[in-house]
Amino acid sequence: MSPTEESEGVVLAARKLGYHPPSAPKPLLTDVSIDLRAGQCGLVTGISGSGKTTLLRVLSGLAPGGGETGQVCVDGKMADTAARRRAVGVVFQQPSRHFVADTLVAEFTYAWPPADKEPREVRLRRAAEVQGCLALLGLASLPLDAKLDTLSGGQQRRVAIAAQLARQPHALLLDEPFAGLDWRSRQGLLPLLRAAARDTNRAVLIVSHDNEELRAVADAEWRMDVGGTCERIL
Ligand SMILES: Nc1ncnc2c1ncn2[C@@H]1O[C@H](COP(=O)(O)OP(=O)(O)OP(=O)(O)O)[C@@H](O)[C@H]1O
Repeated sequence: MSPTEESEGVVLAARKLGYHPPSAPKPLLTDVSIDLRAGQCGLVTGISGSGKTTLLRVLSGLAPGGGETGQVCVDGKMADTAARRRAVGVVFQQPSRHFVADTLVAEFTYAWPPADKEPREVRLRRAAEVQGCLALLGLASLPLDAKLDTLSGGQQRRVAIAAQLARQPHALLLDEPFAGLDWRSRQGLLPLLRAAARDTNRAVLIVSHDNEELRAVADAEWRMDVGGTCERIL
């Protein structure tokens, strides 16, 4: 395969990515290369402290500035931090901390323009997209005025994933999506993670210290080592 064919269809790529913020004595990432195509689900595993969350922060453009080497590409083009913030959605380990509203409907609509400031058909399309994301995550039966702090941990995580998908990112990054969930919730979430990639044709990247259950949905897997290097193992 030529380099062009190789990178065709790649939604999210890190190429020899390094990251050394001024606050750290040593680089947190030194040599990370990964790539994911549309519809693919990738898994990055590694022990605690190996730099998995840092990798998601850098890929999503949310890492404190400076100290970056290598490249991040979205849809085959080099993406600066602003482009990454637009194109990449991320759900961190404790998603409820990142909710911006108190009810389900407010969480999905807080950034919408006022109803009298956009055409009705645009608003209806927007609402249909949100319904689609809620349905994809198995949340269609939740009342729209449900208080987010009354939902279970598993429901909150699914709301956070649906809210990110509703932003229509090209890639979705998930940090320890099973954290704090019991076996039943984990088993329920697994096919939804796969659907979030395949049914929406996005690239989904999951980081976790544990690959046992998540490997079932992974099309590719990388292992990170302390020092921020990364090796493809699947
Ligand atoms: N801005 C920063 N400045 C200095 N050190 C940092 C910074 N961010 C993270 N670190 C350190 O970098 C290392 C990697 O952290 P990171 O959270 O990325 O690891 P992780 O693999 O996600 O760990 P865990 O599985 O426990 O969540 C840790 O030792 C952490 O303390």
